[in-house]
Amino acid sequence: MSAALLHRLKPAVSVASRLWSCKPPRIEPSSAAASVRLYSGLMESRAPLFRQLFESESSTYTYLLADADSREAVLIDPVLETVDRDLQLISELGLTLKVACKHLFYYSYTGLLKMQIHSLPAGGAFLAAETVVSSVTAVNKCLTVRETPGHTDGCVTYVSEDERMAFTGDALLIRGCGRTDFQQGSPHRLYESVHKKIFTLPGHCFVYPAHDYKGQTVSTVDEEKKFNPRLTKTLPEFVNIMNNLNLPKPKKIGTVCVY
Ligand SMILES: N[C@@H](CCC(=O)N[C@@H](CSS)C(=O)NCC(=O)O)C(=O)O
Ligand SMILES: [Fe+2]
Repeated sequence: MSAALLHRLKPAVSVASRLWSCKPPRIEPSSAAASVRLYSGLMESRAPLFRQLFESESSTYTYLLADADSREAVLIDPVLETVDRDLQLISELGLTLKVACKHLFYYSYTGLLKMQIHSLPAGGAFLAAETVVSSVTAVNKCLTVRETPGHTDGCVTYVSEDERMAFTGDALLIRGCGRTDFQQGSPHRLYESVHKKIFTLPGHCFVYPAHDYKGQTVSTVDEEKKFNPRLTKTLPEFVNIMNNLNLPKPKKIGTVCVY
């Protein structure tokens, strides 16, 4: 190390060594009580519980969100194959499942959950998205719903109240998007949905999709606006890409749905 560099580092080193050598401050009994009060105040507004779970056959993510205090939970995009895993986790964490929101009918086991979980409100799993969301305001304070059709007619995106998280279902995938060649799919509608309903969220908002095929787990609105190879294109270019994907049918498309 050169003498000049040593000289430049000296003030920082000396501050650090003073910090390391100083004695811990003595806490007076009154300020200790105040710290306890402050700590319990912090505990009162604990961050919501959040889990991202993966099912490898259909490459589907299921999301579990719960209010840390009331322990009320919502499950987004559950799939049939992992019902036992999800129910076990919900039980282990001491949560009460209030609502399960589906992203597309053939992967959904919300009906099965409805039968198994008595705390799920009658019809809760099948309500219109708006109603589902209004009944989960206790969870994560509030999830709002944005209709994002295009992959299918009924696709929605759930957005956390603080707009830090968006669960984009099949509309926006990481560096991709839902295919538009089945179930009332439309590339024009999907392009509009993503640009008007998702890309208008804050750039730092995390994007959590329903599927991933490349090992990615999360992205942000800014990242997708910059790097999504389909949605950074013009509408005519996007339509052309989507009409020529020639994807094989999803592996689980024929799965019997348990409603
Ligand atoms: N071979 C894949 C097919 C995956 C597939 O079609 N996925 C759908 C979402 S599942 S509803 C999709 O929209 N994909 C878009 C894409 O660009 O891949 C499989 O079954 O694993
Ligand atoms: Fe899907």
